[in-house]
Amino acid sequence: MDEFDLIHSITPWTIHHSSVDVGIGDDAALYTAKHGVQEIVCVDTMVEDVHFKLHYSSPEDIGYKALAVNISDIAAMGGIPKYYLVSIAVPSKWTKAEIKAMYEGMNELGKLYHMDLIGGDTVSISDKLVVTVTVIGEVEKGRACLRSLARPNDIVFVTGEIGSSAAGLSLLLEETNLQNSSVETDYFIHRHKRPQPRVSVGRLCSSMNRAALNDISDGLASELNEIAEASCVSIEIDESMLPIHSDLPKLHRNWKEWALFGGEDFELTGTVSNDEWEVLKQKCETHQLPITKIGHVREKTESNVILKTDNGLRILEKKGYNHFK
Ligand SMILES: Nc1ncnc2c1ncn2[C@@H]1O[C@H](COP(=O)(O)OP(=O)(O)O)[C@@H](O)[C@H]1O
Ligand SMILES: Cc1ncc(C[n+]2csc(CCOP(=O)(O)OP(=O)(O)O)c2C)c(N)n1
Ligand SMILES: [Mg+2]
Ligand SMILES: [Mg+2]
Ligand SMILES: [Mg+2]
Repeated sequence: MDEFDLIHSITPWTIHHSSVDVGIGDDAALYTAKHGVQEIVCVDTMVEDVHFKLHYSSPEDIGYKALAVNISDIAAMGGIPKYYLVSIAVPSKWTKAEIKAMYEGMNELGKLYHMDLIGGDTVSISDKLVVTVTVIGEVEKGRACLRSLARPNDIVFVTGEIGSSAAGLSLLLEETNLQNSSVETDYFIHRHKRPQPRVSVGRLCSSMNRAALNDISDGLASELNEIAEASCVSIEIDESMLPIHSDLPKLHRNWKEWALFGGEDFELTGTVSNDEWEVLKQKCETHQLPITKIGHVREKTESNVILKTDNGLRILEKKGYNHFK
């Protein structure tokens, strides 16, 4: 395979934004930024055997998810994703067709959001595939949904359902043996491989007077701890209010651990004022975007996040996925 030939073959033919002045082909990309707008930039890396395994993820799946997790971080700021750059470190066993298929997976998702691929980097690596995606987006000035914007008495919410991605991963890694054959396992596996970033909910949140947001990559408990820390508040959530798929409890008796600490749901969790909660909920309903109230923000106490259960209160530590633990 020839590096330059590969780059030529993944160069998009069309652009969605006329603001792209120079895309792939020069030393750097150039785009014209607007007044009254804040640029948002984020980068996340996916590594073979850390974030996915080749025996169950197709090149398209890997590409799709590498872009999705970054769009999710833009969504968690309340922004609109616009451009992306892709850096790949590829083992020699990969064919050009497989690499192109990975870009197809990215393109499948990128085109839904009218995103332009504007650059990247290609290197060889001895063993495992590494994919790093940078996404650039924008948000109206002053409207970003920062983690530091939660205030006492706010409502705490989460979009979609949680725990399904961890269930899917457990099925893929064959850690969960299915006892109940009525469960549609493909659904959970799909949730793990093809998370849907919640850009629309992020945009609705950015139109509120004040909203804090975080996307669920490391797990609900971890993300709520980050909001509580950044906002100097405490958060109390109710176990019985957590939105889960009705089949989740059939998969494993420890399904609550998946919901709280599993991660990779790429749903949004956040807070809005009590007054604005009904407005946000209504807007989400109108657009058929699932959102659920799960608790309240409190004045800061010694515990950042508390879970109300049938057996009393439990402190939710910042435990979840951690690369070095
Ligand atoms: N190696 C690094 N160098 C500089 N900044 C980093 C590095 N790793 C993470 N960060 C920054 O730390 C913050 C938290 O990172 P991370 O937990 O990966 O966020 P997220 O879960 O939203 O992807 C982000 O602002 C990110 O940009
Ligand atoms: C083979 C495999 N093992 C374990 C996991 C679980 N896992 C890997 S990374 C991760 C957390 C999210 O990834 P990270 O790189 O921390 O994303 P960020 O928080 O930066 O968005 C989880 C739950 C997985 N997806 N695949
Ligand atoms: Mg990250
Ligand atoms: Mg994030
Ligand atoms: Mg992330």
